[in-house]
Amino acid sequence: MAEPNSWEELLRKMLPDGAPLPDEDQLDYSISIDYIGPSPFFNPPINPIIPKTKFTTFHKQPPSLTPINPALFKSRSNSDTTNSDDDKRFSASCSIDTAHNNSNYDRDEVAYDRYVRYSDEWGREVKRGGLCALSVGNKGRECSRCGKWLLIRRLRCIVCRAEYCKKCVLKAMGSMPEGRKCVGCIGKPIDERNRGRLGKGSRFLSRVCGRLEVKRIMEVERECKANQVRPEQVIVNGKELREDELDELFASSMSTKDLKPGRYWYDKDSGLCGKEGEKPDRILSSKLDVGGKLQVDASAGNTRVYMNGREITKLELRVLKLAKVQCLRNTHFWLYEDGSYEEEGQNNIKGFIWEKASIRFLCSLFSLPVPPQSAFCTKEEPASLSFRLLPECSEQHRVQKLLLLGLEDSGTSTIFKQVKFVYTNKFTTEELQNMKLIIQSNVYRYLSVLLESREHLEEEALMNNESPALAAERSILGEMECDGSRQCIYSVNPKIKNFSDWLLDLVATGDIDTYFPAAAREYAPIIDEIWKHPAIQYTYKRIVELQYLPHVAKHFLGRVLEISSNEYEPSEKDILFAEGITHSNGLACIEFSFDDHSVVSEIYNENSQRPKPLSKYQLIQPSSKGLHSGCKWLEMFEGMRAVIFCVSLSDYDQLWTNSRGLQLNKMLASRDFFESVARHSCFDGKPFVLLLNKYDLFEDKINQVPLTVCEWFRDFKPLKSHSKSPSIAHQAYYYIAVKFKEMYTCITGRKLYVFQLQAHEQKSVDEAFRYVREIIEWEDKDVDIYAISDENSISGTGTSSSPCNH
Ligand SMILES: Nc1nc2c(ncn2[C@@H]2O[C@H](COP(=O)(O)OP(=O)(O)OP(=O)(O)O)[C@@H](O)[C@H]2O)c(=O)[nH]1
Ligand SMILES: [Mg+2]
Repeated sequence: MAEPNSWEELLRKMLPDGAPLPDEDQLDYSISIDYIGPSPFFNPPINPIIPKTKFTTFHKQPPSLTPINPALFKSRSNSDTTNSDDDKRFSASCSIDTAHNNSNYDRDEVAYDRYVRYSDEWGREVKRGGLCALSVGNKGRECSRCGKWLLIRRLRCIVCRAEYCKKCVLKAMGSMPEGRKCVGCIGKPIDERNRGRLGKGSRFLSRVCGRLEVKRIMEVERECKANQVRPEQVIVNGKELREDELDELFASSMSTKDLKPGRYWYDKDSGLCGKEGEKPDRILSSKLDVGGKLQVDASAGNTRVYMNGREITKLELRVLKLAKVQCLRNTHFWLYEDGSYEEEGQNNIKGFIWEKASIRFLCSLFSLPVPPQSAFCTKEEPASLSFRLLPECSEQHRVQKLLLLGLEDSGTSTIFKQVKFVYTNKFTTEELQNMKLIIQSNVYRYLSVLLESREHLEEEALMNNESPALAAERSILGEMECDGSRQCIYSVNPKIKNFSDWLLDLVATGDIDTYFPAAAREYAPIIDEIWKHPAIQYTYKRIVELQYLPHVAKHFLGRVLEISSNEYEPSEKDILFAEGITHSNGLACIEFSFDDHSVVSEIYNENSQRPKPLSKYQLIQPSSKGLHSGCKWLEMFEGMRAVIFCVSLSDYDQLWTNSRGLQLNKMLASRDFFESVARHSCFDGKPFVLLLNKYDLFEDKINQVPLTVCEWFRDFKPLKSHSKSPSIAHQAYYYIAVKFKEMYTCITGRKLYVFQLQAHEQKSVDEAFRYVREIIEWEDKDVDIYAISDENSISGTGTSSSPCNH
């Protein structure tokens, strides 16, 4: 329990000496405003460079409990378009600098990412509400009734947006028979910006009324007629609905909550429905007598394939093709509500579109609606069907699709497997058996890379004449040949040489699969001997130069006897490290949910009586192999809720060969791939989360290979290292994060979320996905919160200052 006066002490510490504390009345809600500080799970870094004088005008600008780095604001401020490059660098290095002057920081990198993000949220809030250094003036901060200066949240009328303080709210709003409306606004339609927030709890209200009263107010706010969508706000097939049409829509299949004002198309024959100019996003009952006639361009398709008179979208065409439905140009189909289809004028049902599980899966993957299985397995009367369609369809809508992308070896498979470990059931016996075989084969693949590299290194060393020191070392090891043939540290005995030749031949002819893993046990002893041989160990030491050898090779090669035995069962770590086990057909997909509610959502739903159902997430990971060859395939992933892009930090000095055989720096290749994804229209407005992976390797490497070897990072100038300054790795990490952030903002005008990851650590992956969840939740309620809390906020991005403007 907090001390009764602990808030005073806390504030006093933040104020300059002698500054007066504001009176308690003004402070009522300053600490419990909607959640905008860092997660309580993490200790936010204190920002020591914020001058205390920032808070001297406390009565007008209360202290922020989460100190803000002014540099971060500066770089995001709309008005600040004159920043020079130097300023940008300053803002980047400032965020590094200040974050690291806090000892908590080292313990918890994640905190800083959260900190930056929440600072953003706070910054935006501050900017909108005028709560801090970025005051936007006094407007909108007075109680509409008593004129009293309001420090923080007020309760806003959902119609006219007048704001009231705690003392006036009940006088101004009375018993709230239609929810949060001033008495004069009762009976009037709500301001549409508040629709998403209707009936959702408010912390402010719970301080003014009792729990039951809040519940009643929320119920009437949600259900009362005056707050519902009005018929003229819904346009179906180009025609405004009438009252009876809207009623029919509600009665047949839609819940009132589901329907938002807007323009829609509706196909009466199939029941497919979508927003005007977009693909179908739900299936309603067919034959509803609502709206006008379906137009050919209703969904803005450009495929020259028509379904019930509507030109379908590319995505629909793609799914039809995958379903092996013949779709030549200018084909006209009729699709009926049970999924049966025929070509126009042929009177011959050709099949049932949703019959196959694979099609249902593809539809769900590409966010196209499908009816529930029962709808076409048992032929029921349409009336009873329509009631059953919706719950399942809306269920499907609750699945949040997350697309996980990254260049080869960035770690996407590892992340995917971790998600499986952390959030779902473990692997089946059959899966484990397959993994065992893959792991056994991989060992031979790793060894062949080592043996081939050894040959090159031997050749090279002999040509360059081995140094006397190495030769001496070798003779101590007793490896110098007696026959006087030239040797070097990379030389092996004839037995190993013979095996090596045989294995490398198998690899070259592509016959390795015919031997391994079948013969794994038989050859295990010689593999073990080869792995332990000094020549191979010397070769392995040069792993940084061996392009095709992953670091995990050591984990398996060192245990080849164990791995090759019949009794071997892959451990969790083995599965995690094993390559090539997530994709059967180039795409891996997993559905999961978190086993708890996030702090954010709990606070947000504090007053709602029904517990919020657990959101489901679907993680979709296309194999990183071959992804980079053009990005046309990205169209398939329309409808994702968020994009998670993984970059390996340790790639900055690596070379990578693209599909045209050109070699380029791997970090640059990752950057270019990221850029193509960020620019893709499929992901417009979708949150992007950048996972900067392999921090462990990065930390090791950065002290040996300077970051500036990558041309994109040429201007990296780390602070001189002294005991209190952040490590080079930390500085470099933030530098890279800022580089990506700047690029992303430049392309999209939006904010990029960055998370530091070590995919080998389950905790790190768990935190990353909780972070993703919070971002989604924040974005979901972004509009709601700001719609309620401030006038200027709806269209603001809070990140609108693009580095391009500077
Ligand atoms: N040291 C270290 N290695 C990692 C980390 N994350 C992944 N790896 C390794 O990096 C290599 C590539 O990771 P994968 O999971 O195969 O990533 P990917 O190549 O993007 O995914 P695929 O396309 O399915 O192969 C593997 O050897 C992983 O074990 C990490 O945080 N630290
Ligand atoms: Mg891989």
